[in-house]
Amino acid sequence: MLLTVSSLLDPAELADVTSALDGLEWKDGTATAGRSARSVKQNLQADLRGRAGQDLHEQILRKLTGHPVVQAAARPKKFSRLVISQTADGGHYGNHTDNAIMGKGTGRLRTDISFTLFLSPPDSYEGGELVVDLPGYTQTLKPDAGDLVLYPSSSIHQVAPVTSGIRLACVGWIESLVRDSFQREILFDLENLRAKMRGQYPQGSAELLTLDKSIANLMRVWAET
Ligand SMILES: O=C(O)CCC(=O)C(=O)O
Ligand SMILES: [Fe+2]
Repeated sequence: MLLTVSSLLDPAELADVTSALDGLEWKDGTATAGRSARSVKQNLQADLRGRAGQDLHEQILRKLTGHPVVQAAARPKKFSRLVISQTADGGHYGNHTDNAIMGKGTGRLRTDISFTLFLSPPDSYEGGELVVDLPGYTQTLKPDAGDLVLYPSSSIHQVAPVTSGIRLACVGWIESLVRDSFQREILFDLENLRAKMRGQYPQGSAELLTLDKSIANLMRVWAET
């Protein structure tokens, strides 16, 4: 499933994040690429190890984990460390696949869902589209600043060359409680149905209770905790 979550960050939060980025150091992005991705990756990444970087990391992660659509669509079990990238001057990230396993120790995770939080207004840079190959079609994405795109980590994808301006983005990966994307989609549909029904049926109605029961029981069958 490919999904855009509009305005994960509102304009004030976005301004906060971009001004925090001004104070950080940037390093060559090839250091964090897997073996085959290294030859096609050309960007800079913010060093998030200092106090300000850690605070920023925490702030964005809180927005991600607290968002009901992210929860319903991804059913996250673990989030990777976030990466904040800056791409300019023809920089790009050519076609690649993300590593299946990332992180170390308790931070180790299987990548089921990849995400990009776009931090630059789309008219402030040329190129820089996220291009995702999905079975049977290719999706090209360049949403508003503050929007989040979730897409399958199993896909081949790329960031097109940025031919003018600067593209800032925050990217990361999710291990889902529900490994199978088809099962996740069923749960997402039911969750959306539940949200709609809450507006139409009284709390405690047999209809809502049955749906609650079905969602909970599907999680019991499908979730790996
Ligand atoms: O910047 C993006 O939109 C995606 C970056 C990417 O594919 C990656 O870091 O693996
Ligand atoms: Fe990637």
